[in-house]
Amino acid sequence: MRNITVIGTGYVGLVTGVCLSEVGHKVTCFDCDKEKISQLKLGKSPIFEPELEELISKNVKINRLSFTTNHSEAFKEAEVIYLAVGTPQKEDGNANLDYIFQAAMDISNYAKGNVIVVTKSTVPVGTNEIIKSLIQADSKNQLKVEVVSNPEFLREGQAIHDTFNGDRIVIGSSSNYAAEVISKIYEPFNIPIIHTDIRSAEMIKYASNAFLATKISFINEISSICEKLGANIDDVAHGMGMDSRIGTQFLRAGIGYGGSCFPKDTKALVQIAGEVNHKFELLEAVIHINNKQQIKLVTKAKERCGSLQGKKVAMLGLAFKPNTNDIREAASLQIANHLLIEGANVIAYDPVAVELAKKHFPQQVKFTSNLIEALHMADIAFIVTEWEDIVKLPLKLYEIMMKTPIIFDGRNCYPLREVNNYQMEYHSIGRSSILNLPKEVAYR
Ligand SMILES: NC(=O)C1=CN([C@@H]2O[C@H](COP(=O)(O)OP(=O)(O)OC[C@H]3O[C@@H](n4cnc5c(N)ncnc54)[C@H](O)[C@@H]3O)[C@@H](O)[C@H]2O)C=CC1
Ligand SMILES: O=C(O)[C@H]1O[C@H](OP(=O)(O)OP(=O)(O)OC[C@H]2O[C@@H](n3ccc(=O)[nH]c3=O)[C@H](O)[C@@H]2O)[C@H](O)[C@@H](O)[C@@H]1O
Repeated sequence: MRNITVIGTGYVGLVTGVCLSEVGHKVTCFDCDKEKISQLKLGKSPIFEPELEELISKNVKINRLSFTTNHSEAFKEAEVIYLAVGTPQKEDGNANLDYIFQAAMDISNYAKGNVIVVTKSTVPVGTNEIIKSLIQADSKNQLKVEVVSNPEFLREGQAIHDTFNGDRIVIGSSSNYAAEVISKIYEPFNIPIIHTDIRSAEMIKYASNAFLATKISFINEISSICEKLGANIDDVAHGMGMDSRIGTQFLRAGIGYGGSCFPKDTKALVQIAGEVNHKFELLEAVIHINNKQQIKLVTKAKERCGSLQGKKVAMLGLAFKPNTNDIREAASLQIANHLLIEGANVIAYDPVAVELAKKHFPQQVKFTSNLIEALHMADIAFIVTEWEDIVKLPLKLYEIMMKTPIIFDGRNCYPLREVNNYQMEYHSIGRSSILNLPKEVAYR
């Protein structure tokens, strides 16, 4: 059992802290956001994540997990300190390391004795070395510090599951002692551990996210070609994925990748490469393709309808993927902005992300947590997030509720043979359109 402090209670910090306490370590989660910490003290999670609140309550009750905004309390007994603060994108595409450096200064000022600092945040290659020298240079307490790069691979919406069932744990360190301590901490997870030098561990994270993003942009390009040639992307992806060298995952064509990581990490890797005079042309193309793909539904709707002026568009889904309320870099924001430019009236539905979205979307967008209300008398429906209630919505309801059931499905939620039984017009990604609207309701 180790005394562990986690800095940052976003997705990564909170899930890491909770899971480490669940396997028996004593964990203090520290955040400078007072509101977040007071919510957490009441057992309320600031993020929507299955199983998380139950695990928080359980481990707080047995005194293995606590939350604080107080520096002295956070660091006084820490043997191992996890850094899990945000590394958002700067305007030029580089990762913003201000939070990392602030946290390093806090460690330097408040930690005592010997500590191992484990970086979970995604940081450019070389950053852990800077963290170490920053902490040591400023320490008043003659701290002896070792650093470990331990990148995080969890997915939002299944973060607890991923933490206990990851494919690998990467431990990058130049200290055998530190690497051993951290390996021991992870022993109860029973996940394969790989040991590398620090720089390789930092690169594994960026390369993994960039590769997954590349798979998505690749399949999206194939889907555009399928549409023109009359092939079906679902069958094509299935047939490709059965080759174990290719693999079935991340071959779902759609409206591109969003979220707090792929967009920022791909741009950061282009910058990292640029700094050593390597133009990462492949990744630049991946990013460019994704930008086009995010507004693909608007492009299709304009091609189909001409003007969208004054049309009621029901946008189904705001979150960047199901099972999360995260709207960071979600395609929904791009889509809403473009629809407003075209003069459409937008009503957006999401089961959990509406409150957050209200703070970030243009004022003209109307919101509802009621799917049927969104569809009522709509001229067009856009399917943006494949939430279960959307996937399971009886297709008949589009027919009944909409003024003209014209659907642009960005997530291929419905099998074409099923859609074919209804009087609707249905355009999806990488598949033939179904044009079953009766003449009298056909959109002009
Ligand atoms: N969100 C995800 O699914 C994943 C994120 N990552 C990486 O993990 C890192 C964290 O990501 P998120 O958890 O999404 O971040 P986030 O931005 O949601 O949360 C970061 C938290 O750190 C706190 N914070 C910032 N500076 C602080 C300081 N000096 N002292 C104490 N608290 C401080 C903030 O108040 C905030 O609560 C990023 O580098 C990200 O790229 C990696 C894998 C998955
Ligand atoms: O670094 C990170 O933050 C994390 O980024 C992603 O996780 P996450 O962003 O939570 O979500 P994913 O499930 O990977 O989906 C990302 C985006 O890609 C899209 N996607 C995913 C898969 C696919 O086949 N097609 C597709 O369009 C999703 O709709 C979503 O918008 C990675 O999967 C995690 O391994 C990584 O830890």
